[in-house]
Amino acid sequence: MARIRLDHIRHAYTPELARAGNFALNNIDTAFEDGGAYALLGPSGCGKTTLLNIISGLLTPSEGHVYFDRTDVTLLTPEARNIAQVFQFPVIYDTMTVAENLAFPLKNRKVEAREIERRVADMLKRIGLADKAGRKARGLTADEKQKISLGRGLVRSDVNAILFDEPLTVIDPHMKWQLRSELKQLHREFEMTMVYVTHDQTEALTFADKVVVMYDGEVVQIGTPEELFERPQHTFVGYFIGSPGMNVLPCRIEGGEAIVAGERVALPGHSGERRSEKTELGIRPEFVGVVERGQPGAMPVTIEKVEDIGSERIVRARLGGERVTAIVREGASVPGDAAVTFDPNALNLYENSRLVARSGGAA
Ligand SMILES: Nc1ncnc2c1ncn2[C@@H]1O[C@H](COP(=O)(O)OP(=O)(O)OP(=O)(O)O)[C@@H](O)[C@H]1O
Repeated sequence: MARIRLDHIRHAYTPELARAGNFALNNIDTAFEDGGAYALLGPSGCGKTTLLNIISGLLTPSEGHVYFDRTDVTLLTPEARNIAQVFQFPVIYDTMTVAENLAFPLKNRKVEAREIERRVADMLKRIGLADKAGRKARGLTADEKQKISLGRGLVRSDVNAILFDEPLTVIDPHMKWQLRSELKQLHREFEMTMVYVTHDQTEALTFADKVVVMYDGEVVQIGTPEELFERPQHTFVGYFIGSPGMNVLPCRIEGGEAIVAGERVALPGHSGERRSEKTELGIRPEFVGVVERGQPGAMPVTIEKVEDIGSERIVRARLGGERVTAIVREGASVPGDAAVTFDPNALNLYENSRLVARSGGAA
């Protein structure tokens, strides 16, 4: 397995797009450590597939270099990069049996027959197709075919990395969970470098040790699921991770206080003024309290909606012109004349969407 380094990558799909400054990827400068399990997470169109294809060699970037360990692979073909890939839709040989499909990449690498047999038998069990080993792939369901694709990606142990592009899209929801656990298990056992593209937050957070959040052609944060939740470095991360996402409230800063919809919110540990084109205060709904009006520091709101979600309630309110969401315990009362409080230890301050200060510690 290898460490993958992306060195100042930019990519535009055509020279015209490049001239117009329209880059699908903009200055990606990051590394995937050897043996790490990474998820590339972000909304449709943010550049996840483009980045994956640049790692695999299906695309050559307009600018920058790709390294596998110390080797510059930017101009190498996918074959020469020695990686395994699993795509959204099954890529298998219909006329071969399930077992032959799994054995194929090993035979190509001239692995010894007994070793092939052992690995294929192991993989058949892991993907739950042991009872169909001798069946031709043609007659199988889409679900089963995709399991073969996964198996073919995972069966080799000599690859530099395994790349997955939304591989569970065609898998039924129950099986999704099982296969995800299996992937995680395989990663623990063999410590393969895995890069997994998804736009599904749950999938990313359960699969990966580190999540690479992409937005508009850039990597906006790389972190563990906890780091992304507790210290979103970009307003998009706050909004995208967590359900419901972080409240992001336009504000201005005066004398160590944020003025949000005309209300003053003290910013502990923060003094003075800040000036940027766009200043915003971020607070997760978990840290917004809903109280009676008149309490010290409470800001009057209009309640728009209260949703029960099992053990908690989501309160959607309006603070002046701004929408504020709070999560409160099930059974907690929501007063008619309500106000909200912000936990002073859970405030994040953003300038031009980037975190510049947080009350719980350093940005
Ligand atoms: N072949 C292409 N020619 C021109 N533009 C493209 C091409 N492929 C992708 N793009 C553009 O590049 C940007 C990034 O696309 P990409 O497919 O990498 O995003 P993504 O995050 O993988 O999205 P999705 O989750 O929908 O697959 C988008 O604006 C897309 O329209």
